[in-house]
Amino acid sequence: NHQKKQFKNKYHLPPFVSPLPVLTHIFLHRCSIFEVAPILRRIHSHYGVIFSLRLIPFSNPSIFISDASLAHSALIHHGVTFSSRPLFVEPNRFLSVGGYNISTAPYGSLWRILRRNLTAETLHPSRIRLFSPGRHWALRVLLEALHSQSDQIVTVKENFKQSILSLLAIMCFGKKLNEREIHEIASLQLFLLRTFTSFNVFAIIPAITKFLFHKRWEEIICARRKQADIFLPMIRARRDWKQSPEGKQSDFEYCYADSLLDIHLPNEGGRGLTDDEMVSLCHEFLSAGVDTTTTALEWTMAELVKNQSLQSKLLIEIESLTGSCNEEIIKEEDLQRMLYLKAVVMESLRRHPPGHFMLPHSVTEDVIVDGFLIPKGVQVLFAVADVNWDGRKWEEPMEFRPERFMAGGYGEEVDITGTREIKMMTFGAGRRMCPGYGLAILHLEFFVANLVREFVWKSEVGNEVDLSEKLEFTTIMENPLRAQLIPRRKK
Ligand code: HEM
Repeated sequence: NHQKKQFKNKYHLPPFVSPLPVLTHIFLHRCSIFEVAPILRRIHSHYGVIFSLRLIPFSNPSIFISDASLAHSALIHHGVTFSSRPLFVEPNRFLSVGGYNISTAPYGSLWRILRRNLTAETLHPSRIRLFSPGRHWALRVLLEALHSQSDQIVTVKENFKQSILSLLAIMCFGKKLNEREIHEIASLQLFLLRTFTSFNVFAIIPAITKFLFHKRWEEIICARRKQADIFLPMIRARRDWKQSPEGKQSDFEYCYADSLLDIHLPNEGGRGLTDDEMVSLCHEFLSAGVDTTTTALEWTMAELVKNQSLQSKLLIEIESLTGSCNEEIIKEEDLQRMLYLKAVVMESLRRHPPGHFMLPHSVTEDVIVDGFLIPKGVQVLFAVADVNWDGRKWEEPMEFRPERFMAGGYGEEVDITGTREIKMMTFGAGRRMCPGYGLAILHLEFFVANLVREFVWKSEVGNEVDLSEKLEFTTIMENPLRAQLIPRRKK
């Protein structure tokens, strides 16, 4: 105890900043702490790359870090200490497994089981390959939808979203969903994501706020019930099919739901997951992957519309590698040789990270970073965009220049996992890093290559692409991409 006291006397918390500007913004816009990035960026430029902010008097402060070396020290050198998540509050507790899912579980055995299940069973390259027919189907549906609008100016985001949701639904439930099912899932997803990221009244004395705001609470319960009504029949169909496949049809031989049916929790007497828990994990699978990938795809295509010379350079690469082949779709194997395509996708992920902050981390014991004390239990927020745009790491960081990823060949210049050095943190770094990054990059490369080979992407005459940002769940284009699509090949 004496040693602990001495330690605390010797080291201090990072400098405190006034919560007033942040609180004012949160109350005026009814938003969450994730949606105040521009204000935090201003604070950073004033107070430096690490500071503390206490939003509620006498509560634990949150600590903000916006520097690559500090993030590396925290997430890699002190990886275990920084790998937990803050305590979970309503309504998210209600919406997840025994209170948790992969992204919200504290660092420990439940998190390990759930995360390993996802990475080893569904996101393993051999499993990702199994879904190739699903990717081709989702792409064909997207191309058909875009062809049918190619005489107009197309606002492409909804088409992208529908396609990526269809694809992740295939991976989740092993089934091609129809348009109505996709729409229903998307609108419930949107509602539940909003409750997660908007100003959260239920975080404050839930027993009282659930009563005071009972209508809103009931809406959340109702949305989850509707989601269960859609997901559970598909999960049960997988259970039946696994138990007796004879004579029954299945679009895909494996899916994420199959792996959930096989999970047993050793610390809870080896029980399997309940229906609610499986619904919650399927919801997480879809919500973690859809908006992020859709946003990244829209930003990438916007940059290619804005920078026609980059689009031509990409097309030359695509044609030189697939030139003689008249196949309808560029296959996954062909993507491996497309170094410029990879550079375009990486540069887009660097310049336009879908999330400007990682999910909140929390520390499991007192730790010193950069001479400051980070006390056990505080919430730590890492500023992704500030790191990705750091002028000390990147020349002219706000320019869109895929060539910066060409030097030395793909993968040598930048270690996307940040293990050696952090230069960008779009997917986080360390133990809690996004487990879906390989899948997300594959989807982006696959869609971008095929979309560029299929159409000339041009901006609307007299309406140049506007790269202004707006914060929703991810940082989206304030003015969604509207493009003129001219088919390159006769159908
Ligand atoms: C461009 C697309 C994506 C981006 C930019 C992205 C980004 C991120 C970030 C920044 C984190 C937080 C890391 C941290 O707190 O340290 C995260 C976590 C996570 N992501 Fe992704 N992600 C993407 C796609 C996906 C996909 C496709 C999936 C799965 C299908 C996925 C599943 C998850 C999960 C389960 C977590 C929680 C990990 C944990 O807490 O252990 N993500 N992602």
